[in-house]
Amino acid sequence: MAEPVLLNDQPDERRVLRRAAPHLRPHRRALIIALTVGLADSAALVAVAPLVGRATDALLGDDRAGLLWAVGVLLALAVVQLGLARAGELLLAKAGENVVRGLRERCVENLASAPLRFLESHHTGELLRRTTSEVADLASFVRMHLRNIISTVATLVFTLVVLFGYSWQLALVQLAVFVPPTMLVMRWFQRSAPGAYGGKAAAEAAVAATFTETLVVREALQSARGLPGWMRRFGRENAVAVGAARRAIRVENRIDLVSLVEGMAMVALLLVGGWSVSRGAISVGTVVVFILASRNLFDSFSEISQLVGHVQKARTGLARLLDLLSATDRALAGQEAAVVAQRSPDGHEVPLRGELSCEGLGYAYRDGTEVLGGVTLSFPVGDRVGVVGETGSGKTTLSKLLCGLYTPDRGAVRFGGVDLREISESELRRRVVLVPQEVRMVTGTVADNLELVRSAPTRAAIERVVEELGLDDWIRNLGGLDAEVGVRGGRLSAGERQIIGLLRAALADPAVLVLDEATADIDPVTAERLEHALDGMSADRTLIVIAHRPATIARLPRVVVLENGRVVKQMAHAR
Ligand SMILES: Nc1ncnc2c1ncn2[C@@H]1O[C@H](COP(=O)(O)OP(=O)(O)OP(=O)(O)O)[C@@H](O)[C@H]1O
Repeated sequence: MAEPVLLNDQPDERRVLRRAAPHLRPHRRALIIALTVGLADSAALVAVAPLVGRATDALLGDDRAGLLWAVGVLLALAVVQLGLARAGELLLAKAGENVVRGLRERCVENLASAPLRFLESHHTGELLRRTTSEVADLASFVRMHLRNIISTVATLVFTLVVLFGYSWQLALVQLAVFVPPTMLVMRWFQRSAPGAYGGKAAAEAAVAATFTETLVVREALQSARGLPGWMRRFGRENAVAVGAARRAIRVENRIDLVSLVEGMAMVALLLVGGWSVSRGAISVGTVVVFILASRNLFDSFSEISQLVGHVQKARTGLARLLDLLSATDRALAGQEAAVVAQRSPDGHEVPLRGELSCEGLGYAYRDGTEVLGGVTLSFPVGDRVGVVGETGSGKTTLSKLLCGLYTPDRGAVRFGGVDLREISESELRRRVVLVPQEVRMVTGTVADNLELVRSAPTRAAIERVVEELGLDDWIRNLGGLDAEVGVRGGRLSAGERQIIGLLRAALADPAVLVLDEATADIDPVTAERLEHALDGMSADRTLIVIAHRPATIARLPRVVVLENGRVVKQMAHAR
């Protein structure tokens, strides 16, 4: 069987920024402007120490003009720096938010068009966490920490330039005492950080997935009294998540050791600086510059050590997000690879109406266990067929293959002679549509739910189809097309949701309509009326109906019987 594309629990975090580059490219200009303003802001901040040093020396040397000049420039610098800081913050936040917004939209777009098998192979909670929490973490990183990183790194570089410019000997002493132990602490942190943060994100995703499933199966849990067992499972996952969070905190605490190193470096500076002044090698002003600039240096390092944690968290989130995007891209590419054939100059034309057929169709969800074993069927234009069989005989799997929602492991499904794999998703949905038993709805109005069909119908088209299906009264009783349907259609009954599903199918007006228990929850009289109306709307439409209800099957001229994934009988009903 073809393995579905799967998400990686702890995706590779190497070169994550390079992999994110395509998402940053559209915002290049805004990012460059924001970064330039941020750099100017840091330069203004670093310039304070030399100016204070200059003022100190002017004061000690009784140089009034020099003192006034230094104080005047300091004041002007303070105003300019304030303006640059505000502007940098706003520009970077705006550019960053746009990047995050772009990523968010790509996620939704990719998930909306991802192949069914990809979605079925993952917990909704896991997908949800990657597209919501992970993006939210990234957004807060951009808003709160990205600017700090840029200004901190720039301040560090500018400070080093100033220190070496004043006294390279003193600068070297200070760096020798401060940098190696700080780097050791950072490396100690870095060694365990990816595992700690990756493990935390994966554990939280597992909790989110179980939480979503709790809501899905809550009624079964209540009625079957399975809650204690379920809570034990949830408790185990929760314990893993708490353990992972504690480990992340322990790893994060390692970087606090940097403040001890700072104290040592300051002591060394005062000893060597005082000794140099007493020998007349440097001025008191230079020591003042060092003391002030060292604060910048330590603050930058301490800021970096704090930020390393946030950077690591953002790296993990970004890696998981990019993993989702690349997995959905790969899943989509796998689905669309064959579509290229359709676009080639001698490519096939896909007719709007045509025969649907399958030949030697085989499919397995798991290796070695075929649930369909060589199904060959054909459905000429206008055919009306019922598909019956015991529970688990493969009817739903067949319907998903016939609609191109699954790709066959062997054999092929063709529409108008063209392999479904060679037809683009949007073209295919104009021709073959599946109406499942459980109709998925969005929160909003009846009209919002009907407008989801690919052709995005106008209000007039919706009203026409409602009338053709004889559903005017039904819609009126519901409160009209603008009536709210509740959260994911929760205010409608299962049968009412199925009527919405049938309305969508009628609006899509495909050549082939596959109804998989699509009227099972509607009362028999209404179901028959709707099926009849749907049937009558388009005489050349092929209708394939999977149903357990005998009355639904009885009015179809032909019946296919499936047993253990094979066609065992095809018969015509006497008319
Ligand atoms: N997502 C899945 N992963 C693994 N196995 C699956 C999956 N969906 C269905 N199956 C298995 O495939 C077989 C056929 O299932 P299918 O849903 O096609 O049967 P069906 O005839 O439609 O059943 P029903 O009448 O209950 O709807 C069953 O044995 C089922 O357990």
